[in-house]
Amino acid sequence: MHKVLITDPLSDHGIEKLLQAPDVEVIRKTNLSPDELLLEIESADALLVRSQTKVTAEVIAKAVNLKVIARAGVGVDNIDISAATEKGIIVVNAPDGNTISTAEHTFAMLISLSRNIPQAYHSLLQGEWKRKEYVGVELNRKTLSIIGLGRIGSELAKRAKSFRMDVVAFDPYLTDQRAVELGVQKATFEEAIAVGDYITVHTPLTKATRHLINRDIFQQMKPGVRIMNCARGGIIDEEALYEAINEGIVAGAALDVFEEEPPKNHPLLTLPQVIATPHLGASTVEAQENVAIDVSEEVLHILRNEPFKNAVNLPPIPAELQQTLQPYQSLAEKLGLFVAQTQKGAPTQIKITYAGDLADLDVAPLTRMVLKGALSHHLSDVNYINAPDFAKRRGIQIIEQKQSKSYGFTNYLQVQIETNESKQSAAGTLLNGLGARIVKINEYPIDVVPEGHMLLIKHQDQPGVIGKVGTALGDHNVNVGTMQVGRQTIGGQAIMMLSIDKPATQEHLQALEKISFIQSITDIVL
Ligand SMILES: NC(=O)c1ccc[n+]([C@@H]2O[C@H](COP(=O)([O-])OP(=O)(O)OC[C@H]3O[C@@H](n4cnc5c(N)ncnc54)[C@H](O)[C@@H]3O)[C@@H](O)[C@H]2O)c1
Ligand SMILES: O=C(O)[C@H](O)COP(=O)(O)O
Repeated sequence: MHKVLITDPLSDHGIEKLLQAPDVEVIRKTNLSPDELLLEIESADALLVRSQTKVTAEVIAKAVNLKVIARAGVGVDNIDISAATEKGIIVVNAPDGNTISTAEHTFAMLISLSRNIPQAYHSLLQGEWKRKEYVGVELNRKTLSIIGLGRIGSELAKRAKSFRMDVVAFDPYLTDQRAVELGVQKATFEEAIAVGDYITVHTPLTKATRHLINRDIFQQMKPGVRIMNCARGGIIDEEALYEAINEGIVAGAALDVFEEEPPKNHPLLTLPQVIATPHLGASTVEAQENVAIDVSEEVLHILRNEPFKNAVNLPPIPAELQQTLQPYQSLAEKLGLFVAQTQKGAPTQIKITYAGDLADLDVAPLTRMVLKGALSHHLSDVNYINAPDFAKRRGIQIIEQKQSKSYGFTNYLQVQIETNESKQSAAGTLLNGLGARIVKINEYPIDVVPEGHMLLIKHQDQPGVIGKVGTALGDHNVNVGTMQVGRQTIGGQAIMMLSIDKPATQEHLQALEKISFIQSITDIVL
């Protein structure tokens, strides 16, 4: 039974699939203290959060079974992604479900800011009737500068266009074609800052975007500019915004997010020019259902070892490619594991060669599987997510290469591992309808099903050696399933690959070592 811990409020309807899953136990505990979270996380297989729960390195370190952290929303700045990656925990989010709601909320802020709606309402409730004080400005023909034209920025642009605003946008990934499609003017960051009557930010919060809008940047703005942040607290330097309002550069600001949430005695909230909401961008019935459905499905897929989509700590793989590569994954992992078991010493280089049909594909997911297999022989806790990271931190050089020569196979994958003591390789293929085969070990051609308990014996090609090996194993009641021999020249160096029906013990290995012309024996488990 998988234990799924939910620590922020999620839509009941959205998590129905989780609640009904026979293999899942859902535990809902919101408003946990950091200490309570450390206790609860210990036995959880999955953690579902929104922006409130802080999934720190300490929390991740405490988790024993955790396979996935799912963010029911977009921003993952409350999750320590590198700690999760290092531990091999998948982090997924729900990037699409709240786009419209947040764009609409930003637009509501834009209008409220222009017409002083919150301030006027508040004043009216105080018994006042101040029509002169709350004269606003039109949006028509004003310039809206959007910093970050991703999902939300683009939806906001469409709405602003329908209000006849001129939309200027800066986004490092904005192409000319996309700008034309959206009817926005593509600008540099400096241009967007200089021309906006309204400036709104819709970037993620990263090291690069922290205090993107700072003291210097406020000085470059049009006097009377209005500022909006419905993305993340911290993209705008709050102290600098406070000063810019008091200096008269900024006429008003609308904030849905804060550097510290909830804000405590925040100076900005004392200014009449500032309107604010408590991080409500995604708080609609529709958005909450969407994101909860999305992450529930992702969590179920991950817990059940099925393909999933929105991993934040894995490069995205198109569904079609995922389907094509899926049958090769096990072969890739087994080749990595096989070669790692044939040698001693610390790996310094892992070279993976792809040929035949594989040479035309994006094989990065297979490389991950090779690394997982190769590293898991020596290291516990290596998985598909953290294997490249493990290799990098250990200074192992990874070489991924493609070649046209596939030795007559339609697909061909070779793994070579170099350690400080030796260099060993194995190549494999997927035979149509017959499954995986190891077809080469170092320079020896062979045909072996990579499965179960095996013995790799290096010997000299001499009459009688094969028979003696069979007899020695038989004497110890070890049944040989298959046997394959590979040699380069008659009487020269040769290898024998045997599949055996039970694990080889030290006693078995010692018995084999006594046979003349045998040079080495390695037991392998795949
Ligand atoms: N207030 C809320 O409740 C709420 C709801 C949803 C999302 N958000 C936040 O809104 C933000 C945007 O979400 P999204 O779904 O549109 O994300 P997105 O990934 O679709 O878009 C972000 C865009 O920012 C761009 N970008 C990155 N760095 C930039 C920089 N330095 N300058 C300019 N552009 C830059 C990216 O290229 C990308 O196009 C995120 O911070 C997210 O957490 C807030
Ligand atoms: O990044 C997001 O998706 C939003 O900030 C929503 O956050 P919330 O789930 O805490 O409302």
